[in-house]
Amino acid sequence: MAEEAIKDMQFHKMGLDDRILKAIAKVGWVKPTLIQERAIPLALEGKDLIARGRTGSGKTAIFLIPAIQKILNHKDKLKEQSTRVIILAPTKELCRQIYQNCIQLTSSCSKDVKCTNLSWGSNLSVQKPMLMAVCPDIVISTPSRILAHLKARHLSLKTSLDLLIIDEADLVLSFGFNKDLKELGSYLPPVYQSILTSATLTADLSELKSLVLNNPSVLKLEEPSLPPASQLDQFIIYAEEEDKAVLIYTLFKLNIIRGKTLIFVRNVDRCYKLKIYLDLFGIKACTLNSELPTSSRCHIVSQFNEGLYDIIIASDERTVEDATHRQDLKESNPDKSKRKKDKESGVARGIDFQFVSNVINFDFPKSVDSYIHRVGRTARGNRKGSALSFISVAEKPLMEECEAHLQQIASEDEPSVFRPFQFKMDEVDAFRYRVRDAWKSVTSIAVRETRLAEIKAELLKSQQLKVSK
Ligand SMILES: Nc1ncnc2c1ncn2[C@@H]1O[C@H](COP(=O)(O)OP(=O)(O)OP(=O)(O)O)[C@@H](O)[C@H]1O
Repeated sequence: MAEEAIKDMQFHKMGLDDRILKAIAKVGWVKPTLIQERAIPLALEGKDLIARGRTGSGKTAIFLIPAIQKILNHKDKLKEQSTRVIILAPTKELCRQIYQNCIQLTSSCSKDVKCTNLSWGSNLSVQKPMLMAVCPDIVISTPSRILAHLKARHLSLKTSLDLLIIDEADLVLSFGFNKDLKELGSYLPPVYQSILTSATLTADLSELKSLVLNNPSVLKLEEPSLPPASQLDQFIIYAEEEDKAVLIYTLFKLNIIRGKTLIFVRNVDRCYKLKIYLDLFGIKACTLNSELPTSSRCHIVSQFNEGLYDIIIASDERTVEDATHRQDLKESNPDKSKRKKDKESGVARGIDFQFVSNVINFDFPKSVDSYIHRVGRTARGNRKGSALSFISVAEKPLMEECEAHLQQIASEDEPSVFRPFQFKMDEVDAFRYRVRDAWKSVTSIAVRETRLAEIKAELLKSQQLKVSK
């Protein structure tokens, strides 16, 4: 297709079913994003696709719209109801979000396109009757969950599968899901279309290709992984542990940080330490981490999106680099490795936290990809946002590595990626003595107690929810 024709590609020129166009209008999308312009026509042609586009650029629609169109195309011709599309995602939160998007985009054809999310709930036998009786057209799941259903013969894809989609594909592989994927291969037909997406697909895609794709079109938009400086401000400020505590307090106290804010810390203990600390000053925040039950995590994201909370303190431990560091963690602190964490939880990846004005890296992430995914929670779609990273001496090399990487892929008219955060240190110093002791007063015992109490309460809530269902 000519470049010019692609540039002007509007949703209504893509040959989409009227019911899809109606749903797109209902969601309020006036025109496709760049990656949607490029990828949807290719996917509609039936091409295998590896699509990399920046965070928040609307990648979910590049597979959902073609999937729904594909089902509608064949609906009248096929006699039997069957599962034609599988969407795999690494975390339950992401599966739920994709499901919600799918429900929106099928709102005008929900009788013809049935969709289910298997990642939710723990019991296979509860989902079995639905899978066998309804045979949903689209099944969304984590790899391990769908594999369990396939093994138990609750679902058969051998003759029906048309389209396999893997969202956040690099993560799906890096988490050791690739074993599940390989096994999954034996339950799939020999030929089907596949679409893989992520904001951080690296150059080496050979493993991905060999697993699920036949000669794919690789669509890597020549745009940086994060939005441009006109949309996203990225600041850094040097701060050691105690300074970080004073800074965060000052930022909120002086209303320098306004609007919805995600604060990232490096582990679950730090989530609770910061929460208790901010609580001492009446700054209310909620925590989000892999120890909380799925229902609580999803509830927190929904409540945040509905505006009930303004601040979330999140630890995104289950990111690519942490998977490789897990062995080190085990060895350095065997006790911590025993804590029950959900291997299918995720905060920074793909979750569409709505209207986030600021991302604060209280602790700097351990990899460039992790930085991109964390910061990508703000400035989504066409909205603006800012990211502020606190950098200790120990974290400086990571920041420099990150800056060098972002610099390489930034556009030429944006020479520097990180700008120093202009802050009058005497304002901070005025607070220093007031809050320094507060940070120290949050002992590890207090952190552990709060952590246990909160997790216990959330588990109880989720069990009561199950019983009342
Ligand atoms: N064409 C469009 N016009 C306006 N907004 C859109 C459009 N397409 C998607 N969006 C909105 O942009 C936001 C981000 O979309 P989405 O979650 O699909 O991004 P993503 O590229 O998958 O992000 P990530 O890389 O973080 O997973 C969502 O709120 C979505 O509703």
